[in-house]
Amino acid sequence: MSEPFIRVRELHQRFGDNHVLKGLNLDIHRGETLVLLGGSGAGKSVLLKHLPGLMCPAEGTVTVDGTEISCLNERELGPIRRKVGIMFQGGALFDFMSVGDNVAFPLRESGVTDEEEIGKRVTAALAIVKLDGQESKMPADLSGGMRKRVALARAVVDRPACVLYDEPHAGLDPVTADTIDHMIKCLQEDHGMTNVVVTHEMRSVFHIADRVIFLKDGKIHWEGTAKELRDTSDPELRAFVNGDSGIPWKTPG
Ligand SMILES: Nc1ncnc2c1ncn2[C@@H]1O[C@H](COP(=O)(O)OP(=O)(O)OP(=O)(O)O)[C@@H](O)[C@H]1O
Repeated sequence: MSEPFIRVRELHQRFGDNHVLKGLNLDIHRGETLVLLGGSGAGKSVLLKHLPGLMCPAEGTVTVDGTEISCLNERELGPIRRKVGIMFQGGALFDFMSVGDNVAFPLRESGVTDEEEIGKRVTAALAIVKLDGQESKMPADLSGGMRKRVALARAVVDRPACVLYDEPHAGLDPVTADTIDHMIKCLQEDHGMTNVVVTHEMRSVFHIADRVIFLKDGKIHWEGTAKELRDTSDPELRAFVNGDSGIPWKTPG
């Protein structure tokens, strides 16, 4: 098998006494859609933030496309951030900027100055998320689903090899969430991107995941395909998949 695009080795992260990641190992392969599951506070977002170097490991290494990034400074991380785009939880758009300027932001940050080139790439990114011609709108004028799509356009405008999604379905109605899933799959199948998705939406997991990992106690507790997850006999995973807290329900009426 070819070298993984991202390799995580013996990753530890602590916040005071809170030892969140405890020697986690993970390979992310080129062109796959990997879904990260785990209970609240399991460390999914913390793991995601290590992948483009937004967080520095307490111990261990993260290697992206052959470059060990754990000890790089902000300037050295520039080329890595162009390879790994991130769609933040909640979208994190700049409310004072138009849609076009929000999507163009990573290009300008990475030093692209040719406005014609920026315009073309913003148009292409908005076309991928089916928001053609919306450049001049302001974020406040958009629905929650449209804001998420703008955030996705911003994550892919610099044509990264890999996109990280932190709860892309949070706060969306089921139909809009399904639209986001189609876009995630389109980026993989039509644009060859690697996707890493943190989500609690089990319906989405079964639609998009080539591989699923379940985080627990700071490590990978389980790994398999979406089908293996559906068929698992692991009681904790079954409860997670079925959204079953174990507290019995009274039958209504
Ligand atoms: N910058 C930080 N400073 C201190 N503690 C942090 C920081 N970031 C995360 N934590 C802690 O690390 C733990 C894991 O947080 P994380 O956000 O990764 O959880 P998660 O698995 O994404 O949870 P959820 O599904 O609820 O979003 C939590 O206990 C959180 O309080």
